[in-house]
Amino acid sequence: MRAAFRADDIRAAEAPLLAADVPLMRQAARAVATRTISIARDRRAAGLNADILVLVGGGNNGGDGLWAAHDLAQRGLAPVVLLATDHPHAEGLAAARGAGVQVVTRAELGEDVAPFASWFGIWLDALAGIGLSGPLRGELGELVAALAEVRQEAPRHVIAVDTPSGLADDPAATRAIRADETHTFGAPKPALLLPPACRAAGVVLVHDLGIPLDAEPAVVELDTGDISELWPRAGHLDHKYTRGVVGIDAGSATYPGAGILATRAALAAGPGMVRFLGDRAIADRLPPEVVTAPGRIQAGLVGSGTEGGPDVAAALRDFRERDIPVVVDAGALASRDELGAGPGQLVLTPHLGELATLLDDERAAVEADPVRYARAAATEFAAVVVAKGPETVIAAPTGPVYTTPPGSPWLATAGSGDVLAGALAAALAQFAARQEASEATPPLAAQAALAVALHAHAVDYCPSAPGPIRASDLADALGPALGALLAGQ
Ligand SMILES: NC(=O)C1=CN([C@@H]2O[C@H](COP(=O)(O)OP(=O)(O)OC[C@H]3O[C@@H](n4cnc5c(N)ncnc54)[C@H](OP(=O)(O)O)[C@@H]3O)[C@@H](O)[C@H]2O)[C@@H](O)CC1
Ligand SMILES: Nc1ncnc2c1ncn2[C@@H]1O[C@H](COP(=O)(O)OP(=O)(O)O)[C@@H](O)[C@H]1O
Ligand SMILES: [K+]
Repeated sequence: MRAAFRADDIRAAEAPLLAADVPLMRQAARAVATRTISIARDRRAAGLNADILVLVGGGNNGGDGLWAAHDLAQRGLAPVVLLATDHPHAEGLAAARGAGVQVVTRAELGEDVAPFASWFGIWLDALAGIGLSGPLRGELGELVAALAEVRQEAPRHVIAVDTPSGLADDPAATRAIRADETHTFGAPKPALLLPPACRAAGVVLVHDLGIPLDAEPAVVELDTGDISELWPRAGHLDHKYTRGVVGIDAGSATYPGAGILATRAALAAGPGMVRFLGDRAIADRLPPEVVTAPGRIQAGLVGSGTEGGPDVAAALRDFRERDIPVVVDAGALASRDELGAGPGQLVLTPHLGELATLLDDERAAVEADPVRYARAAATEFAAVVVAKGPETVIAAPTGPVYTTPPGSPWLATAGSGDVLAGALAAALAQFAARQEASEATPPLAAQAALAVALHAHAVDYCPSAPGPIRASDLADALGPALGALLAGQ
């Protein structure tokens, strides 16, 4: 699990340490310098340009860069500082100069700044960090835009100091120099874990520097370790009804496969029973352990492989009236009258196009800021929203936004969403059963995130991995993937 905190919360948490003269900047700079030395060594060994340019702005982020340049010079390297401010961190600048670091100013370079920067094979981006006030503006904005272009031209290694400059709280901010790795201090910032900004951060490495963070996280990223820890396990005294019963009404004459895939996925993801309550013709094609008789269920799935309509709306109404968690997928998202406040907890699973339709907006706008739209839909429909895309974000009306490490792009295959829907319903049924047994369970959004993480992890267990996968293999792979995680592998 990784938790991201807003800049203000990180600032508040570091304040007492700074007041006690804990040398956070020196520690941060050392971490960056140590990593830079190893990158430079590797690039040199590979015959690549290993000259180091440190991009330095006016605040403490620039201070980190200057101290890192100092540390690098002391370790025998020859970094060059590009000073993009007229009010640099004075102590850091004196230290860098004292260690013999060459300093070039933005003003000296004038129009030549881009060609100058292109000489260097390694960039440390210390222009701005969590002191950012709104979107990048003015000269710093122009510099970042120019360097972002240069960065694309030739292979070079970019290390972002704390954040790629220009990214902090807002995941929709995208003007930044794309980093290969971001060394972030205290804790990740929201934009480092959320799309689309996270695509500019590269690998995010956290140096906590002993900063205690007890604010509510803005973002929680759940991974396979959390599945191992939190996914319900069958206990000695369990029987099938205490392990969770899933009800599925999915698939249609046009898309029967979706009902089959969702059901197979639900079977593989660990519940005590799966009831298929949809189209009889689909029921005949399901594995023998699927129960087609009506009866009690602890979570439902409706809509995968349907185009909506009165029957789907009726199925959604029926599931809701049971006052259980209900996964609302594909065609069921069009049943507007059945969404919103009412009995049962809804988990909506739109891809970004469906999310745009739900909110009467353009797909491009949603792609540019999926988190905001997921939260807006969660609020409007009083639901958990699983906004599916290259990175999936999960939002409830309040509380942290959940996400998972990005999944394999091979997940972008027809039927993959149906598999996720089945896994989600299975997860919700198992957690609901645990709740009935008075056990503590994670919030609904976290339960959903665990299913999203399992779905992505199961790719590795498909017979064709690491190549392209088929959704039916993915559905069956959920079982072995989950089994290995529960066994601690
Ligand atoms: N937290 C921790 O654990 C630790 C924190 N530490 C470090 O401190 C950093 C925070 O430092 P900070 O508060 O001094 O601000 P910072 O990020 O350097 O930004 C200020 C610069 O950005 C500029 N600027 C701002 N907004 C702008 C805009 N919209 N558009 C354009 N420019 C804008 C602003 O310009 P100015 O207003 O000065 O003209 C100034 O140059 C933090 O990220 C981390 O690296 C570590 O040392 C130790 C551990
Ligand atoms: N580029 C990608 N990288 C990783 N995961 C992806 C990518 N594109 C789509 N996915 C995932 O694949 C699934 C596709 O679901 P969906 O769009 O409903 O497809 P379908 O309706 O064909 O089943 C979602 O879980 C989504 O997050
Ligand atoms: K930075």
